[in-house]
Formats: sequence, C-alpha cells, structure tokens
Amino acid sequence: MKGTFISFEGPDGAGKTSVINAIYHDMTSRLGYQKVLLTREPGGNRISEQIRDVLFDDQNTNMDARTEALLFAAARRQHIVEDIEPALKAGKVVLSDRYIDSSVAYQGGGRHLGTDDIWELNQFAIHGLLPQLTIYLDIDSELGIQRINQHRSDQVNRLDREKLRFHRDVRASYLVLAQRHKERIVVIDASQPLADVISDTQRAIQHHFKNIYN
Ligand SMILES: Nc1ncnc2c1ncn2[C@@H]1O[C@H](COP(=O)(O)OP(=O)(O)OP(=O)(O)O)[C@@H](O)[C@H]1O
Ligand SMILES: Cc1cn([C@H]2C[C@H](O)[C@@H](COP(=O)(O)O)O2)c(=O)[nH]c1=O
Repeated sequence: MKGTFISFEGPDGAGKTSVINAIYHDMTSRLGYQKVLLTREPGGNRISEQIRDVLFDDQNTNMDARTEALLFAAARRQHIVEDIEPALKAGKVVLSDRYIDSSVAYQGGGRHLGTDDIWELNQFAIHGLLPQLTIYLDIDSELGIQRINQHRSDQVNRLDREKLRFHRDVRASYLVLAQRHKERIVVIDASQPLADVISDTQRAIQHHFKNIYN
C-alpha cells in the first residue's frame, strides 16, 4: 500500500489526543500535506462508533471481558476496511489514536486475558495490517489518572474508571510490547511538558520516515 500508517498509544491521560492533534495540525498547516487522515479507535465510522457506544455505556457494568475484547477487535476490523485501508491506498498519512496495542495492553494485560491470546485474536481482525510506526506515550499510572480527573471529569469513560492496579497492568503490558517490537514502537516520556512530548514525537516521525518533515 502507498500510504503511511502511524498509531499513537498510551495509558489513559498520557496525552495521545493532545499530541496527535498537534501532529495533525503541523502536517496539514505548516507542512501543507493535503492527504492526512486523523482517526481513532474504537471509532472512525458509523458502525465502529456504534460499537464504541456499547463498549463505553456506563450501564454495561456486566460486560464480560472476552465480549469486550471481541467488540474492540470488531470495531478495529470495520475501521480498517472503511477508513484505514482506503486512505492508505490513496497514499495518505494515517494517524490513528490507538490500534492493536491498546487491545493487547488493556484486554490482555489490564483484564488479564493474556497478551499473547489477545495479540492472536486481533490477527484475524487486522489481517496483516500493522502500523509502520507506533508512538507510545509512556506515563506513570497515577499521573495519567490525575490528569484525567483534573481536566476531563465530564468525559471519563468506563475504562478510565478502572482501579489503579488495572492501569498499572496496562502500562506494564505496553512496556513489554515496546521491548518486543522495537523496530515499530518508539517510547516517548509523556511526563514532560506537552511541548517537549510533541517535539520528541516529531523527531521520532522524522527519524522513521526520512521524507516527512524534510
Ligand atoms: N504533557 C502534558 N503535561 C500536562 N498535562 C497534559 C500533558 N499532555 C496532556 N495533558 C493534559 O492531560 C489531559 C489528558 O490529555 P489527553 O486527552 O490528550 O490524553 P489521552 O492520552 O488522549 O487520554 P485518554 O486516553 O483518556 O483519551 C488533558 O487535559 C491535557 O490537556
Ligand atoms: C482501542 C482500545 C481502547 N481501549 C480503551 C482505552 C481507553 O480507556 C478507551 C478509549 O478511550 P480514548 O479516550 O478514546 O483513548 O478504550 C481498550 O481497552 N482496548 C482497545 O482495543
């Protein structure tokens, strides 16, 4: 495929949304790239957004962990087919707020379903499509939760509300993934001031794709 696929990952409150918006703005406004798709998981299209609503419905407290894992994978499949693959075929840069590593970290690690099993489950959904680069924003779990509680109490979702232990397991799983996929995943210290996190991310993208930012 012709395009460039970059995913952004991190525990809740790491700053993914702030960073991905800044990268999108920089690529489209400063560099003048016409072909950039900014998207998110779960979501991106009507069906995936409907699955998102089910996943984050506060009344669904009885959702089984495997059901949750399957729904995230289903939303991902639809996202790939409707949004990511067409954009890549059109030669676009795709910036995705979360992708497969979120499932491995949250459902595999956080929910203790097993990171290898969740990786395998998602192979059926992604059918070989991995990002060329994954920016992993790493943050101490307490600090991530603190940021969410301080700034975004109106938008806190069902998973944000999980206990500290869950968030620590999520982070630990991300760090194992980063070790396993060194060629794809770049770890960025997200406890720094936002401007520094953004410039580290730009540097990582520039280093990985010599044609972007040059
Ligand atoms: N480096 C930073 N330093 C201080 N505050 C930050 C930093 N990055 C983001 N924030 C603030 O933390 C809050 C969460 O940021 P943001 O929504 O970008 O994170 P997120 O990783 O997308 O979270 P979630 O996964 O829960 O959506 C926001 O209010 C944002 O302004
Ligand atoms: C893709 C994906 C996401 N999650 C979790 C991670 C977060 O708690 C929410 C998404 O919220 P955001 O504000 O849009 O980042 O969903 C997950 O558990 N598994 C996944 O595969």
